[in-house]
Amino acid sequence: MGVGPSPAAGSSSAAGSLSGSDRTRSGERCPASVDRAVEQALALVGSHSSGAPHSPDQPHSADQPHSTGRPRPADEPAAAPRSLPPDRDAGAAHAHGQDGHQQEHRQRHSVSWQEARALAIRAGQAVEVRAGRLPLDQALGHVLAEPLVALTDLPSFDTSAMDGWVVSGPGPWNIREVAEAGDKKRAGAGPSRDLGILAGRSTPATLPDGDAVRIATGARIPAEANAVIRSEHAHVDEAKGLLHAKHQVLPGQDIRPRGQECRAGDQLMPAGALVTPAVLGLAAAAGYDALVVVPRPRVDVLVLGDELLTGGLPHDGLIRDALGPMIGPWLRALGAEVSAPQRLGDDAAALRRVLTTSDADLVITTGGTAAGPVDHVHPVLAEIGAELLVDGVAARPGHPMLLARLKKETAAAVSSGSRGGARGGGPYLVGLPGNPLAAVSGLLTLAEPLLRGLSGREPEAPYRALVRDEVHGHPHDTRLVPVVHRAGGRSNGPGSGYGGGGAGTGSSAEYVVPLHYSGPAMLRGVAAADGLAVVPPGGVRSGTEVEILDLPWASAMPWTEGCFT
Ligand SMILES: Nc1nc2c(c(=O)[nH]1)N[C@H]1C(S)=C(S)[C@@H](COP(=O)(O)OP(=O)(O)OC[C@H]3O[C@@H](n4cnc5c(N)ncnc54)[C@H](O)[C@@H]3O)O[C@H]1N2
Ligand code: MOO
Repeated sequence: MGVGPSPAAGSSSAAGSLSGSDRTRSGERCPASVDRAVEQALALVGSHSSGAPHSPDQPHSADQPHSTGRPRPADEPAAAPRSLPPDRDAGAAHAHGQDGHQQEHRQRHSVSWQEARALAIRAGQAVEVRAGRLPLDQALGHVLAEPLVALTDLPSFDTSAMDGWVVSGPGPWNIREVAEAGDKKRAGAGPSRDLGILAGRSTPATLPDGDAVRIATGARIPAEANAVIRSEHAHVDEAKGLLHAKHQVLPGQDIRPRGQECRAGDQLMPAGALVTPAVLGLAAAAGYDALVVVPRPRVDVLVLGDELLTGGLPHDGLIRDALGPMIGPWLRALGAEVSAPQRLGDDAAALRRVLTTSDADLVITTGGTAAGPVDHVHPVLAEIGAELLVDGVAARPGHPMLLARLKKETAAAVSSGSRGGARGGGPYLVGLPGNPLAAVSGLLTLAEPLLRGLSGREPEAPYRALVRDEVHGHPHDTRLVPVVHRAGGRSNGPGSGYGGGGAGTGSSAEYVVPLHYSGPAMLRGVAAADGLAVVPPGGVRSGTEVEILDLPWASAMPWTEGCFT
């Protein structure tokens, strides 16, 4: 796991506050390293101020909001922050017109988090998707362009659900052997052993009343037969050649009738569904050799910054590139086809060259979105005539994130007549801020909904959960806070102070707990999280329902069940 606890940061009271037991509710032991990582990151925000160790991301980090102790009514002016950190002050000053061009961006363009999502959704949907036929073994991870309609009844014939005997009429039954002329495999089995009716083999046309024949699971049921008796429920009287049932035999028992799962023509999956391994299996069962799919959007990832190392320990002011290893796999988990990250340093010419030659559907940049001396994203976009669709979002972390559409003419693929970026238009560009958690915020706010649209999927239906603890808010911006899900009803779960909803009464409603280490430059909190809570300006009280952005792998984490729930 490599997420070892730092003894100094061992936030013991926070961990203790949650882990009355180091066992999960189901009694399963979580892997110890996971326990430690989660428990150290898992800490209350606000409600442990007395006696709790100094919060690891408070007050040093830029995104730590000021605490009003209660949500601020919309019409109440933001109180002077109690412990506004210096760089927050700086950001606020920019937004209020004391600096050069960055503050202009903030004033002219910044949109709310909700608007930013809506714009990203619309941008993704504006692109005409191109469908193509792919063989089943290449269709995984793409999106169905057409509904999956059954090409056959399933099962396509009446079939035995068990190994045993197929019988006709009331028992006891005369045991009949099945002879299959010309069947080499059957012949090889030797004359002394009757294998009966096997799956995939010929079946007697009918089964006369009073007869029983051995049958295997998946074999076709002869006409006139009315039940299958499992071998363990049958008694064979060898001497008399009779079969007896040990239990009452019900008509149709252990027979899967033709069409039980679907009839030919039934819709099995809608267009827009992701082709998962299960969908591949279903498609094969239903008669498909190939699927008509919207191909995965192709994404180029450009990592900007001269200070970034790709290996070893940080030294001399240089740091490890945390985004190169993270963004590609994250985008793949969101259904994109991603090229290896290109590390461009702080080189405006290189950035311009790549942006004008990419034939991807989406280009993601990391870093360089702000107004520092080597932050080249805005100037280069202006130079190449890109259209800024979102230029700054009232969100923390990640407020400098941006969404742009590159000019069609600038995309080499279009001029060369190939498929072209963004399916016929210029590629989209999502500019992620360089601070790692701010980049995650931009990824989930802009890239995720955009990619869904580009791959022909509907926007994800918003999902909400109760927050267990009060979460401080930013005065004006939406906060995205790493959280972990917990099932209600724990002894150390929501208590009497829990504000609303059934979860406070000890019911089993799910709730989320905000995590520490959620400063904009930190990944420790999100690494232990399974979602990001969308905290409105002003914050929320304990027990409030908030929107949750699920992390794409949350449900696939092997330790999720039992450890996080
Ligand atoms: N005068 C102002 N300065 C800044 C503001 C502001 O409002 N006014 N906003 C701050 C916020 S908030 C963010 S977020 C960052 C965004 O900056 P950039 O997108 O230009 O990113 P950089 O300056 O290139 O880097 C910021 C920070 O992140 C580190 N970084 C960059 N790339 C990586 C990487 N691949 N892996 C790990 N860490 C990375 C970089 O070294 C910096 O420490 O701007 C603030 N400034
Ligand atoms: O608040 Mo920034 O946008 O650190 O991430």
